[in-house]
Amino acid sequence: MTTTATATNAMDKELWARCWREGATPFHQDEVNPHLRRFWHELKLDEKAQIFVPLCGKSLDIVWLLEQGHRVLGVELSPVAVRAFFRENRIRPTRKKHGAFTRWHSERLEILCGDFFDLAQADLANVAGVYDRASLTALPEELRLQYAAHLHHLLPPAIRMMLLTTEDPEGDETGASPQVAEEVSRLYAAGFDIALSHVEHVVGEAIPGQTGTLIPLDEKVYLLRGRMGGPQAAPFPGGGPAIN
Ligand SMILES: C[S@@+](CC[C@H](N)C(=O)[O-])C[C@H]1O[C@@H](n2cnc3c(N)ncnc32)[C@H](O)[C@@H]1O
Repeated sequence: MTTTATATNAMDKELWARCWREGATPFHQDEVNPHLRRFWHELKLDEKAQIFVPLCGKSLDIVWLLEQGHRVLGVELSPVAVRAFFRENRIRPTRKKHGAFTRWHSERLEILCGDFFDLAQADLANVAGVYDRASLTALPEELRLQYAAHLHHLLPPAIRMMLLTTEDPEGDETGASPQVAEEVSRLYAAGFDIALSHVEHVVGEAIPGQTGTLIPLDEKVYLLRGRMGGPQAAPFPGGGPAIN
């Protein structure tokens, strides 16, 4: 990381730590994400596969992934979030130091509490799938490239990933099909085949948590497959994105 990116990361981490301390977490969903339920099976992952959930907060999506039979490895900066996750879901973890992280562990679940950028390849050596909701929007623009590059560096080559983003709506009055966002393509296309699986037109808060400033947004579901250096893998099923 450059010195500027390191400084940006330090400021960003302080902001997130404060959000959790002060309970300012409007991004947290009180139900399992409906796109996860609807599209996860399209990744065709083995039910015993270990799933990496970056920047996991205290997301209930972790519980749903465990219910599918998966092992789950999360990473989250805030100990307030990690503690709340285990308490609210009545799971009793053990806690141990693990390099720069505190490792919270219970049966098929482990959450590494610390900075995503401190993860090493060995930490993710057994991961077969990734579930990423809102990491890109969580990070300042200057850090997103580092985030995607580090993620790609960490993951085994044959990885499959679901990426959920919230984007400005496309001008679809022309009838043109929705596209992979330019930023998603710039960040991921070098290492992954990308399929846009679903677009949902929603009305959401311009600034999360500030009601009264509702604007149209597109929620997009991307399915990604790591390239292994050989010929491109067969595309995911379906002939293009479903649009609601
Ligand atoms: C927008 S929230 C998304 C949380 C979760 N994915 C969800 O769907 O509820 C982003 C989360 O990333 C965490 N975070 C931000 N920067 C991080 C970093 N560098 N390493 C680990 N976690 C980080 C924040 O504390 C916050 O919980």
